[in-house]
Amino acid sequence: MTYILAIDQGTTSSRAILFDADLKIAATAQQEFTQHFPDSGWVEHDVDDLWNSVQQTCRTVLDKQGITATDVAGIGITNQRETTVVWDRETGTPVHRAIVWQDRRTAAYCREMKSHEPMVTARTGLLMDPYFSSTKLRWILENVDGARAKAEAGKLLFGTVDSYLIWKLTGGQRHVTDATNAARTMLYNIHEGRWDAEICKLLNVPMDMLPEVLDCAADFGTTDLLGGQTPILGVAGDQQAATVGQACFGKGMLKSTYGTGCFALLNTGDTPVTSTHRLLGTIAYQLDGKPTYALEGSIFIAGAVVQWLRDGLGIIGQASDTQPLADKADPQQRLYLVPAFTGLGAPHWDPDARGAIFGLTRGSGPAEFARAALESVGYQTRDLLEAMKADVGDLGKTVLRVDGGMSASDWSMQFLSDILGAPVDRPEVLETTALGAAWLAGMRAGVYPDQAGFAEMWALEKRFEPKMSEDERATRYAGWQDAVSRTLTR
Ligand SMILES: Nc1ncnc2c1ncn2[C@@H]1O[C@H](COP(=O)(O)OP(=O)(O)O)[C@@H](O)[C@H]1O
Ligand SMILES: O=P(O)(O)OC[C@H](O)CO
Repeated sequence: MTYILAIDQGTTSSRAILFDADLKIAATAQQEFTQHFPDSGWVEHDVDDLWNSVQQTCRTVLDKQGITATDVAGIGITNQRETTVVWDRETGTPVHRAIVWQDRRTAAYCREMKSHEPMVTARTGLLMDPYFSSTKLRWILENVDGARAKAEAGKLLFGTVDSYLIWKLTGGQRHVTDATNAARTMLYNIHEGRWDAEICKLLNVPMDMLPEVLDCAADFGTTDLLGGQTPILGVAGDQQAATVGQACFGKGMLKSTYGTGCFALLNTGDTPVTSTHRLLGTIAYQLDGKPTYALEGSIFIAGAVVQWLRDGLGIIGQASDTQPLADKADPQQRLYLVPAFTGLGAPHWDPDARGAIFGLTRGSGPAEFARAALESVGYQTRDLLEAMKADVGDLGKTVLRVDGGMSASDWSMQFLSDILGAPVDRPEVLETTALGAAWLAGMRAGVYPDQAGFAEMWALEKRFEPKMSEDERATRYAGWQDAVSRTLTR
């Protein structure tokens, strides 16, 4: 039997998932690792934790299935995006912990550089925000003793997590990344498909630190991690891998992934769209040298609001308790919970906003809080889709494809459909991120079907249709917009 191994290096855990020749999951292994919060708004990962958890989960999943390297035709890698690693070219030692995408330490620098935003957006599709890799990389060069001098002498390498993992997996043979990860650095010109010399100069980033950029299905080198020589054949950032896994290959197709945060990507075909409504222009995937672009809306808190109900308020024991609780909520109460715990992402981009709850009465209790929490995810998605419509025009009959842990919640997906006034499709396979990475590698290995064949394999598990009246939808959404406007700081 032939297998493809998908490595999903996420924000809170690393997972290894074995897909069989029919693209079905055969075995999985997962390992969480420590989150470091050294200062307010700072988030770091120990780079060794990332590497060790990837090695261990890969070995475990092969053991579980009772197979060896000879059974694995290829490896696909998908990863938390933007998270920044800088390491020594000779020794491979990271010069600092990985600075995670959520980290806000460069907010002041981004404010200082705001006047350059139009140029940066026009070239990278991104905004001058601490979310992206470039200002994190600059921070390391400025703040780690000796780093700047070493970088200028060509002794340091930069990479997003995929790039670092490949460097380790290939024993330091390859310093590469794929176009989707490069597109999240704020150093990559997505129109011209190359690192942007002017932006690198502006941020004082030596260009020979940067990895070579390849297609998502390409030869990324071979690894002896599994005990033989296994080729690495597919790479994509996790939200782009989910877009691929959802087979959103046609212009106008749309997916939204509900994990810790929520990331909606609209396929815009072979033309990059520069958003005028604070969305991001990005690369959805790149095959045969040809990029396919996307508009992206990034929300930082989605499933995390459910974790807050559990860990912060203690009103639920587990995530699935939200559904029966929300069902009990008093329908007369209109609570709005704006989960701006770490500021607001798209389309507001207000790092200083903080969470708030509106509409409390003496009768408000855990049920109303649970309902407001689940609803907040639907409202935020509607904000993204409104911005997308403003950028590209009516989305027509586009159906939103959903995935990620929180999409398991029927209650949330029904409300999402209600507040969008549009159908929402949940596929049979919710592991779409790993599926996307596996397909990229397996297609390259000749084990899996081509794009059209893969798209035909997409299978619907459940369609949610809107049941809410137009009037109620309009009133509720107006209430949400009012609540958000009261949390914004600018
Ligand atoms: N039944 C459920 N109802 C509501 N939220 C859920 C449910 N199951 C999982 N979640 C939420 O989904 C998130 C986990 O999804 P996952 O895709 O594993 O996220 P990540 O990859 O970001 O860690 C958690 O934040 C959890 O609160
Ligand atoms: O690791 P996740 O699933 O929370 O995804 C993180 C995103 O890639 C951040 O842009």
